[in-house]
Amino acid sequence: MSKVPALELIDIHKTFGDIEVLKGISLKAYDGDVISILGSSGSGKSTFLRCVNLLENPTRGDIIFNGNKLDLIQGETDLVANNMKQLTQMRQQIGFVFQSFNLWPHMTILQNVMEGPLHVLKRPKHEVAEYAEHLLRKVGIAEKKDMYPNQLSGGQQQRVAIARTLAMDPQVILFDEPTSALDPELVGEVLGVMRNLADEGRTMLIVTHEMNFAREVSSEVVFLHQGVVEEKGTPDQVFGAPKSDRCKAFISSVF
Ligand SMILES: Nc1ncnc2c1ncn2[C@@H]1O[C@H](COP(=O)(O)OP(=O)(O)OP(=O)(O)O)[C@@H](O)[C@H]1O
Repeated sequence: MSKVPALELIDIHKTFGDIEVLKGISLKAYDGDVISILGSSGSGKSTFLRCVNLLENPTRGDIIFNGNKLDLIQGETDLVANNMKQLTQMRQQIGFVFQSFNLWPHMTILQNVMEGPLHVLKRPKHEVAEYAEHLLRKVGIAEKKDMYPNQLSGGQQQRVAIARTLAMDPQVILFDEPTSALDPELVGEVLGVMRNLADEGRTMLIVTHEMNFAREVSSEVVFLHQGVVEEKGTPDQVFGAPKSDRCKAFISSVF
């Protein structure tokens, strides 16, 4: 029996006004895959990632989660969810880590991590608190649990955001340039946490400009150029012997 991908995107297109930003991108992620999405600024990486769980509505294409096709219908300009229950369930199982952390400023670190499992999953408070503390230890930030986000550095806030995502026990985690908003000295601590998640066998799609990290951690690397997949393969193939000249030029410009 063939294995069903955890996530499959088929021929995703996205148009903003007159501009076609995604021109038919397909991708399959199996459980345990770590897929890095690379490309120069404006190539459509973030837009593609945001289409996965309909933070952006694709103009065309299919999204299949664990073999179940997301029910999409034609809206005014783009496809929209036809079944909010199905979309909500999918979003609960696909975590999203944003570049800008998006923590609740009026909640403590612990409350931020507890919010989803407590109010969305309706799990018992004592269980949720215990698990949240465990996750904060895991990302190395347990001692800050009673502080508020603005009392933490960017790197610490991003680690909290990762713990908050893990608290929902997602099957897949999407990372949209998780270190791009950080001062250079804080990037390593966040990449360290992500590296541990990859080592644990988490399924991750990562939009990143951190080339060394992508090379070391990914099972597959996808290089986008102007809304199409220009090159994809193992890190050794894409970084070591890219077939496309554009990918070659990109790689040599960043190393
Ligand atoms: N909401 C929007 N409305 C109009 N155009 C948009 C919108 N979001 C993105 N775009 C355009 O789509 C293109 C792709 O943007 P996207 O953010 O996906 O690129 P990216 O590869 O992630 O770039 P970067 O590495 O700079 O973040 C850009 O030209 C951008 O200006």
